[in-house]
Amino acid sequence: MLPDTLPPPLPAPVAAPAPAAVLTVSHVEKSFGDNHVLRDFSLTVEPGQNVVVLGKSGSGKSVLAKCIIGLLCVDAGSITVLGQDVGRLDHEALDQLRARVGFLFQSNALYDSMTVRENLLFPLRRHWLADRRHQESALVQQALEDVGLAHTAGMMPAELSGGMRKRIALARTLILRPDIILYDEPTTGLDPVTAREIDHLIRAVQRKYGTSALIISHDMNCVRLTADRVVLLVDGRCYAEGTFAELQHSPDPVVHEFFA
Ligand SMILES: Nc1ncnc2c1ncn2[C@@H]1O[C@H](COP(=O)(O)OP(=O)(O)OP(=O)(O)O)[C@@H](O)[C@H]1O
Repeated sequence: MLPDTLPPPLPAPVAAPAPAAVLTVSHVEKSFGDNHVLRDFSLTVEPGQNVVVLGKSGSGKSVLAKCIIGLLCVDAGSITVLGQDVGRLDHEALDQLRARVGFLFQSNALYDSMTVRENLLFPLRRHWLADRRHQESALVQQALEDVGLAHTAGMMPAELSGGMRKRIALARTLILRPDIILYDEPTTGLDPVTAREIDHLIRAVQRKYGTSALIISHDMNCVRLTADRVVLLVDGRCYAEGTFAELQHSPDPVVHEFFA
């Protein structure tokens, strides 16, 4: 028999809050005179996700990357990195934020007069991670092992191949344990075999550290191998987005042109 008074209903299950996006680009505009490079451009990178921005030469990919790290100011819209509005940060706050954002330049930007070890120590010392100073050697070794070049600590950049330099540049980025990495054309200038090695390394870093990434590329193999999501930058806008497979099979001729 049912009791006269029913027990109070159970509270509705509380949905876990969605993890905050690591990077949000929201309705960004950026022009140089009459050259409207970014027009109402938006994208989001979720935690642990690799997003590739695919666009033709001159479409504004590098301008976007520079806006994200605060090297260029947007004309309108906003960019939030790790919860902070880049446009509102003073110089010091921006510097602190950049320590959490790895940036892999196309040029690798290694210091030719320093050994590999010194190159890797440079960002650690620059950002004064005092609590990590006693771990310096271990951190250098770990970063080099992560990129498969444990034996190169004492070498000079001039002694390294293009692919090795790219790996060392990535190791130098990893040593600060960034929450997000921006890769600017990570495979440009590399032979196909080395380029694929770098693609696999990008995935390995994502798996090992759960790092998010924004990858700028027009190397379709790189896009296919590294992207969880692809954003197509056309005429300054996010023209289309989806997985590689979704965009590859898109009937839209503008999208199709990239995959032909
Ligand atoms: N500092 C600047 N001053 C003026 N114009 C600029 C500046 N930086 C970029 N531009 C212009 O912005 C546009 C986009 O350049 P951007 O370098 O972002 O292209 P991209 O997509 O990265 O090209 P690529 O794939 O060839 O590297 C170009 O027309 C470029 O001339």
